[in-house]
Amino acid sequence: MTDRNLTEKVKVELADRSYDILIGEHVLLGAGKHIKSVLPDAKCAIVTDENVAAIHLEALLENLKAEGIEAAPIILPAGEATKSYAHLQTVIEAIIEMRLERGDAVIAFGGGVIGDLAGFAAASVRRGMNFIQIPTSLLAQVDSSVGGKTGINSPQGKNLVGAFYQPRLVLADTTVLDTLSEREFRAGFAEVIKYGLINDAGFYNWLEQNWDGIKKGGKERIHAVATSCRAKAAIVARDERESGERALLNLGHTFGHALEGITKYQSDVLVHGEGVAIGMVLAHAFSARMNQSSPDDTQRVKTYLEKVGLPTDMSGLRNHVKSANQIMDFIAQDKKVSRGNLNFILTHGIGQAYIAKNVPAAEVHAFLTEALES
Ligand SMILES: NC(=O)c1ccc[n+]([C@@H]2O[C@H](COP(=O)([O-])OP(=O)(O)OC[C@H]3O[C@@H](n4cnc5c(N)ncnc54)[C@H](O)[C@@H]3O)[C@@H](O)[C@H]2O)c1
Ligand SMILES: O=C(O)C(=O)C[C@@H](O)[C@H](O)[C@H](O)COP(=O)(O)O
Ligand SMILES: [Zn+2]
Repeated sequence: MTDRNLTEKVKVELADRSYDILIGEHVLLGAGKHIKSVLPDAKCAIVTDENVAAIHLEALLENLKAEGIEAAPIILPAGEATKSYAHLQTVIEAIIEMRLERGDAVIAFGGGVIGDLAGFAAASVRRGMNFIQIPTSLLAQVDSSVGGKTGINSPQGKNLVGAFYQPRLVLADTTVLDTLSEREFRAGFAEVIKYGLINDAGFYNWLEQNWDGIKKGGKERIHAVATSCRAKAAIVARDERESGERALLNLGHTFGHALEGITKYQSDVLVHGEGVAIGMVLAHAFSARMNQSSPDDTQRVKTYLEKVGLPTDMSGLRNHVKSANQIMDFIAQDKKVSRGNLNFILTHGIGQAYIAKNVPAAEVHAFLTEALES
């Protein structure tokens, strides 16, 4: 079997809402067939952004047409600012105008911005239409297309408005990532590294050895995407709505989301994966400060993220991030906050993340003050 024919299937086990993630080269060429096997009669709205539409939309439309699937696109501006009330309204009204019924489908064809927005629209129109994810960024293939978190940002914080709403199918064509910019590929890779750091030191070691192969494509890339999806699917199957363990997937996000909020979701300043990269280093450093892990592990993570070309501290955000208080204001809106208490994902070392409850705000403030001064 050549690499080209290698397709991995990961199942997200959620009883009657279970679904498959198909991962491999040229999976998109079978999109129509795969969609028909799940939804034989559905018409589709394809939500996408201008970048993805310019490169990949025609091929998808032709593929669906060849299978007799009626489909029309809704094309949005690219970038994090699109995950907004205004664009949610645009998408919802376009779907309604198309007269799509509940049994029809919304396809998210793009990165995580499109996936989160289209998923929330699908959850909302007629109280829930069918939803299919065709992720085109590395980040979306390894993370956002899996697990059913959908939503938009608010000025007060990331993803503060949304719903848990699972897709019926996820199609991840790893060759589509060849057209992704280097910056966005790196940003998505931060979420891949996250899985190693959470609970799989062996995967983290493998990632340290295989960054070049994953960038290049082929079987290393497929392995990285499939391992990430398997890791996420396992956690989601046990804790779909984040009443416990799922919070581990938030490693690096409490700090990262705050930085995204402070920089006002401007993708030219900071994208999600970059915020997560900085956040993961901060989470390791804060764990070491709280005597939970070794500073050597923080250094190891920092060194690897730097090698990949990701930001690892807040020095590039000095025009935006002025004080620890500013960060604390966003942290107070984090969805893990409970009865006003801060809950963080901290670590005992590589692959040993844990949920830390009631972390003293004064400690976090002091840590951030030092981090901003260094
Ligand atoms: N729901 C979840 O579980 C979850 C998980 C992780 C992240 N997210 C969310 O995902 C978002 C980030 O996703 P993202 O990093 O994919 O950002 P994105 O959707 O903005 O995509 C990144 C950029 O790459 C472009 N692009 C995408 N695919 C391309 C391709 N194949 N070729 C060329 N260009 C392409 C897009 O147009 C965009 O400019 C954030 O809003 C984050 O909060 C959600
Ligand atoms: O799926 C999850 O659960 C995650 O936390 C994955 C994260 O990578 C993702 O960025 C998610 O959108 C963050 O969720 P939030 O609940 O903190 O907004
Ligand atoms: Zn994330």
